[in-house]
Amino acid sequence: MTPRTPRAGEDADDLDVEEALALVNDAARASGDRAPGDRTHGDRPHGAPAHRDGVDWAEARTTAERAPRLGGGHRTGYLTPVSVPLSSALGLTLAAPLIALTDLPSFDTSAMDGWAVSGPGPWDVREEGVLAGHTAHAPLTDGEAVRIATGARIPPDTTAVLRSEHGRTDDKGRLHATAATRAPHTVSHGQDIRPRGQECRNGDQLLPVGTLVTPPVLGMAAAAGYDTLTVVPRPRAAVFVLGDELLGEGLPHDGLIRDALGPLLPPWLRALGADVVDVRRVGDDEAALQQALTACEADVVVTTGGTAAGPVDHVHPTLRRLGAELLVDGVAVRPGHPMLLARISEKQYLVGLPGNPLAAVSGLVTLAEPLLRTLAARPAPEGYTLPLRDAVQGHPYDTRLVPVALRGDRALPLLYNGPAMLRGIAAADALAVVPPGGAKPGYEAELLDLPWASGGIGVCFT
Ligand SMILES: Nc1nc2c(c(=O)[nH]1)N[C@H]1C(S)=C(S)[C@@H](COP(=O)(O)OP(=O)(O)OC[C@H]3O[C@@H](n4cnc5c(N)ncnc54)[C@H](O)[C@@H]3O)O[C@H]1N2
Ligand code: MOO
Repeated sequence: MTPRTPRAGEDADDLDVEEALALVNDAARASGDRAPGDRTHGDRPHGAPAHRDGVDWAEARTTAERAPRLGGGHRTGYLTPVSVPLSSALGLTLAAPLIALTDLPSFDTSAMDGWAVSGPGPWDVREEGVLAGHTAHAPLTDGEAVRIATGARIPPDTTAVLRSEHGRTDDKGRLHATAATRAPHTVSHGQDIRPRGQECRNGDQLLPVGTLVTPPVLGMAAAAGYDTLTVVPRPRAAVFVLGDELLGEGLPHDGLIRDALGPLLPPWLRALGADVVDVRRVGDDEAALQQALTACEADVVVTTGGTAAGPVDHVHPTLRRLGAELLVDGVAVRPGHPMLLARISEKQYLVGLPGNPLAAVSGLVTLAEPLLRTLAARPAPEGYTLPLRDAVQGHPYDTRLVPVALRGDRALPLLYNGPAMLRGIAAADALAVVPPGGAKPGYEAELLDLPWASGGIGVCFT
């Protein structure tokens, strides 16, 4: 494709993104948000009832968020805290407050390279200087100075630090305080000394329980004397991809199609804070599913497919056989309405995602995200809204989740948003929550950010 010339205000670097967007946002704009081959939104799918089926979308999210607190094995809702080395704590949540194990700084320290001086100048300069990391030096006597480095321990009886650019030694080796203009420079008492305990005292609370461990938190913890941190561990997740029609590689053939969810779900779950411990294909075989579930030790099992009422839809009967408690069984959201959430045991949940790929994404953000957030004691993302650039057709009774690209202060609904399609979401920054009945241009839609949209998978801290 020939790159087009950037428009005013458009960065040439943005071109690839803009072209990717054009691919999912071009034709038929005038005819609404229907993409070629997509079902008309608002039309009833075959067999779907003419009323809302399933709980309200917001209520389903709340149920998933609260499930571990109400009736799970964890009174707090989150998993049992563990102690991990600092190098393993990034992205986890503090389960104990960070209490300073030392004063910071832990000794009086020089804030600048220069001289530690005692009393008014000029000063006699000691031969041997003081570097950071060295042990205690002999006290200074009045009228004495010693070369000192930033971060070095201040010798006793130092009254100030004179910066190197503010001092000059004469031909007799005596140190004078002078400004850049060579005019005398005043040295005030305590200048450029960081006194012990300036930032905190041993025992001060530095950060509360519930703080997300970010890179600066790791640095703070190390500075304050920690080698390990008490954190809520990542929930362990297993992914069971159901369906005999799925291929792991190559081109679709003979009615078989590529498994899109095996590659999509594990990194997305990791971005949501899970530790993905198992990803496996389980055929359309009820006994195999039951066996896999019984043997699984993950905190959350995510299944794909088999949620509807087809001849090989095994998730419901298997859950019944296991005596699981269905917490959410169908949600009034499109796509993805057959999604479900079950408690298999006190400490194990199952999120049943529909097999249609965008419907599975819908189940992931509706049920898996809030459940994992509570288990990991992660803070809820700040909600926000943006006006939609274009109208979006609504479902008569259900909420719709529609992939959008964020452009300036508006959200641009993307085409190819049918339940079986990934083309729209693959170019999206967020999902817009469209209420039953649809939305007009300018409607302030609630947006669910995709976990990597703010800076890339690698910076999701997970
Ligand atoms: N009689 C009804 N039929 C259906 C209803 C309904 O209400 N009544 N709902 C439809 C909706 S909506 C959805 S969504 C699907 C959900 O079906 P299942 O969760 O049972 O999923 P499957 O039947 O196994 O698969 C549906 C579809 O998705 C494809 N698929 C499955 N897994 C994958 C994968 N890993 N990668 C790519 N594609 C996958 C599968 O081949 C099917 O085409 O039910 C509707 N039916
Ligand atoms: O529309 Mo279904 O809800 O394809 O997921």
